[in-house]
Amino acid sequence: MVGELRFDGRVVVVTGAGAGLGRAYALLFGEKGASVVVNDLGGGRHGEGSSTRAADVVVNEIRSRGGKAVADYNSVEDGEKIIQTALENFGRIDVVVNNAGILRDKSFPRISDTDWDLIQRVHLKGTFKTTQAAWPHFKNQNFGRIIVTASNSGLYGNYGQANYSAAKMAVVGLSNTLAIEGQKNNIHCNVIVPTAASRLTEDILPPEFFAELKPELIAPVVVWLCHESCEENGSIIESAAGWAGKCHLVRSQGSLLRSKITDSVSPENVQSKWDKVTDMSNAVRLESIQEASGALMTALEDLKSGNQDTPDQNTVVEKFSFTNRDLILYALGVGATVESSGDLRFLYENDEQFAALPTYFIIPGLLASMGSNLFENVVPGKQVDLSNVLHGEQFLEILEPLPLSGTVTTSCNVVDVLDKGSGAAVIVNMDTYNEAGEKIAFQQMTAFLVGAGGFGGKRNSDKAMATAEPPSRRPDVSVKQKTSVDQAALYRLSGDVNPIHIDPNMAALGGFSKPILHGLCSLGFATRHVLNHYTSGDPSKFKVIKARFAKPVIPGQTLQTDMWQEGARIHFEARVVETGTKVINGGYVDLVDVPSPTRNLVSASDLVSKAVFDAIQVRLESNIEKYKKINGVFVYQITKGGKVAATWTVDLKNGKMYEGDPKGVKADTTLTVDDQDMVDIATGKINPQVAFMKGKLKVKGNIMLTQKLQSLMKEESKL
Ligand SMILES: CCCCCCC[C@@H](O)CC(=O)SCCNC(=O)CCNC(=O)[C@H](O)C(C)(C)COP(=O)(O)OP(=O)(O)OC[C@H]1O[C@@H](n2cnc3c(N)ncnc32)[C@H](O)[C@@H]1OP(=O)(O)O
Repeated sequence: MVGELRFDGRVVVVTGAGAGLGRAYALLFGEKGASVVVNDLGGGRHGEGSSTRAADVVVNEIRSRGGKAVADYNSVEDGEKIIQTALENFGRIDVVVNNAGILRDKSFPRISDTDWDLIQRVHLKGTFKTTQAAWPHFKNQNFGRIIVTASNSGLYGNYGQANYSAAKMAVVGLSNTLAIEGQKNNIHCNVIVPTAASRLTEDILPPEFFAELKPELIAPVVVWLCHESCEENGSIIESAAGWAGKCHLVRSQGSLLRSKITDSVSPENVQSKWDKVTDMSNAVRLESIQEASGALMTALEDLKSGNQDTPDQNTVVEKFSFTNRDLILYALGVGATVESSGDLRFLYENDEQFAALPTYFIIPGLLASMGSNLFENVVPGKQVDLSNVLHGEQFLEILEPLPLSGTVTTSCNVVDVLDKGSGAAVIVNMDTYNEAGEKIAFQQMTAFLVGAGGFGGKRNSDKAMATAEPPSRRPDVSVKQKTSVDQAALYRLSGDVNPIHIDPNMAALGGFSKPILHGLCSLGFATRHVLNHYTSGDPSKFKVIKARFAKPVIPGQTLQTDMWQEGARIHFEARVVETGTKVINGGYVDLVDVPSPTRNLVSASDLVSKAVFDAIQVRLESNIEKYKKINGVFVYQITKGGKVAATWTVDLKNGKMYEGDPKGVKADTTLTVDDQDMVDIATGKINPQVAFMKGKLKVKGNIMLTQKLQSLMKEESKL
């Protein structure tokens, strides 16, 4: 329970405190121990007349509850007199709540000078005068809290209130600067935007709504903002009906209206950029005038140096909406199957761990770029159509948790065009944002425009995300999966309807004997193989993927993903089993929080276990059929000196190895390792995998396994 917020010893001025919000503020401050100056001119809602009654009634109310209060009947235009009342009666001033206000509502053409001036004087000048009179005292005592009252009528405008809206937005500007000037002296200034039932609103709001808008429900927000423990400063806080929220100005990403510093800007340039200027999908909140002008300076610097990341015609921004169903359809398109326990979460929306395959988030950018004229004119004089655009390379980095449905926005920029001789490689960077405007993914796609090379451009780019060669050893793991002859027909339903993947005539135009599989489809297969093997299918462990599409795949061919683990990086390549052709090269997936077995297994028995795991896995998992038949789970014990040193489970089906038995399963294999072997393994003299394979580590166990292992050993000894 938080301690009570008290104001003992503090002196608070509340202007316009004779009724409504002001009265509620004054009563609550009084209840919390503050000495309150209850200011009220006693005028009517339109500022006419004056009486002492309103302020007196509230003062009596505070005193009758045991609080301290005095009345003040001055106009806020004489704010110094109000502050004087505080000083004379209580000897100090700590808090000023500028609440007093009147209305002179008229449609704009009917506002007279008097209506205009009166409203500005009471709201704007009154706030200025009262606050300024308190300021030196705040400064001297190094403490002050100011509340300025604005209105949604100012923030958004309201028919018939032009004079009032203007004054209410003016006090927001006043507060913004007071917050900056006061900060170093612990003087905080915040704006309250109340919607309350009061004299000002009683015939404006519908009666049932009016009844819920009790000033008492807003007073706690104001009182909190004025407490010494409240750090808020320079904020606009809206409150009503027992609710409060913070408002802020935001600015769109905007757009440069010219390409070079030497260009002028025409109204037509502005018109052509208007969608971008006013696109609020990636709007940002700026904290200060320095930030606002800083962004402009950067734009100017980019113009000067010709460093525009986003040459005009090479930028596209697109929204993309999707549902659970789209995620499932995609997963099916990249070979997910209910037969694999790791895949169920990608296929069933009621699965507790239902999730998106991370590579799904490549699609919004792909579709945005394919549906645009992004590639037009990137290579001067070269005609680009879908039959000669091949997917060359792909990089994706996940930055935030991925949504399961909704709308994302992706901006695509051509960042380089390379002359690769046989074709042009167009490098496109893409940022994808969620509905809250957070960047959830960055990706880089390289499109290979066949036949568009030879234009005399550069060959390499420092903007290209590099592929990575796998280690020179044999793959740690290989997984094979046959694609269906209808794989492309299924995958295209996720959005990439490029006809070269289904229409034999279009494929022929591109020089292919048959329609080819989407590059992203093969990449999806490889991604699943990596996730299933190294994270039990947990996509939250996925951080980055990069790969090059080296050769086309024909639907129906069998894909084999070869994998090598190096710490948290999983290198991979893919080949077509039937032809032996490498179709993806230089691939890697970076995982988060995945321990490297080589880094973390330190004891000799761990090393033996790792050796067994690798040996079984490399040999058996490359053939899914085989390990399914033997159920995929091995439990074995390592004995030394006749005693069980460790029990390990190798669960190939789920790609896991762990110490101990799975419940109710007995060890079916025993490895006998003598003490000297243990020492040699621990000190690195013996490579346990080699020792195991060569039969130096003795295996006793069930026949099926030992037969398999024996044949493996035989195979290994031939190498
Ligand atoms: C933003 C939108 C994204 C694109 C939209 C995609 C829409 C989809 O519907 C389309 C698809 O999915 S197409 C299917 C997937 N892709 C493929 O099948 C392409 C397979 N790759 C190939 O056939 C050849 O590598 C090939 C043909 C690409 C190149 O082979 P060659 O012409 O024989 O070139 P080569 O002699 O090997 O090398 C010449 C230079 O090019 C570089 N290079 C090679 N392959 C590349 C590739 N895949 N990506 C990028 N660069 C590549 C080489 O490195 C070499 O350059 P350098 O000498 O400077 O190293």
